[in-house]
Amino acid sequence: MALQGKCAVVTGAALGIGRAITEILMKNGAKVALLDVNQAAGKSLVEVLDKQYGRERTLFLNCDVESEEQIKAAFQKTADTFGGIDILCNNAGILDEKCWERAVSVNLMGVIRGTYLALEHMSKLSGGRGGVIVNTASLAGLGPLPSCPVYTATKHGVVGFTRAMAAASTASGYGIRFNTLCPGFVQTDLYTSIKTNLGQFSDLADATQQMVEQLGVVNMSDVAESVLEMVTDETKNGEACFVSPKERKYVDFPKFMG
Ligand SMILES: NC(=O)C1=CN([C@@H]2O[C@H](COP(=O)(O)OP(=O)(O)OC[C@H]3O[C@@H](n4cnc5c(N)ncnc54)[C@H](O)[C@@H]3O)[C@@H](O)[C@H]2O)C=CC1
Ligand SMILES: CCCCCC(=O)/C=C/C=C\C/C=C\C/C=C\CCCC(=O)O
Repeated sequence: MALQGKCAVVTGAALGIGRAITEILMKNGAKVALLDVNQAAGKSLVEVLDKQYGRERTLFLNCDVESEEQIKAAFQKTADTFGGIDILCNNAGILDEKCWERAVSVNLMGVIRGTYLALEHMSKLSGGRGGVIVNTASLAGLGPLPSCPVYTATKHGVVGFTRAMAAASTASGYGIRFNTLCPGFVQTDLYTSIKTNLGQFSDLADATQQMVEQLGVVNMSDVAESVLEMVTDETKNGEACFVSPKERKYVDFPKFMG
């Protein structure tokens, strides 16, 4: 899929991984609606992008992925402004083992809310053009992070949900590909605030730091390139892309049928 003129939505776009996804999509020709709860950071990123690419290719929308109403309004505004939606990156996420219900609501339910509402604009069954949805999980979607059981559960949920949606899309003809991004540790605000968000698992902070030392820290550019590949490569559907400091590879899941 060539990105020139394509219309994308990125959640949690103002900072960190979402910002890097936004930048690489724009660099390759897409128009991007940036959805985030951090208005100051979102607007200041849009100013930077507008100087580089022109005002007509970006849109900042204050949107909390915990709110179905806000996501619905943001998708409608994007479609009205850009003329449809071809790409969705459900990326917004938090680490909070204390208020863990909120982590489930943002990380897992936010992805589900975003995906279901996007189908109304993207699915060929509802008059959309089809396209691609990339959901941000984590290496914690593929294996356990002992200091963060709920974070781990949400990310395993994102991987499973995305794979099931890919299969549903193929079976029913949505015309949408679904893939998951699974990076290891990346230097962002979420990463630097790990220690303060572990709740009852705070005693495992040192063990988590040892994991960081063992696994290393992933380059943001490798994370962004992985998303670009999953968006543009039409053969990628139902994939989970694992990104580590040493390699980038698609997960070989066990097969239970045929
Ligand atoms: N930093 C890391 O080591 C890794 C992060 N991830 C995942 O990547 C995604 C992005 O994380 P980072 O960039 O690291 O975090 P970050 O904290 O740097 O950025 C997250 C962005 O999402 C926004 N956001 C938070 N809650 C929101 C909500 N309810 N609605 C809309 N926007 C919201 C924030 O305002 C912020 O702009 C998350 O899903 C995270 O779980 C995955 C693997 C590794
Ligand atoms: C502490 C919270 C960090 C949150 C950011 C994030 O998602 C980072 C995760 C990075 C890696 C750790 C996750 C899970 C570990 C799973 C498997 C380890 C693989 C070890 C092995 O099999 O060799």
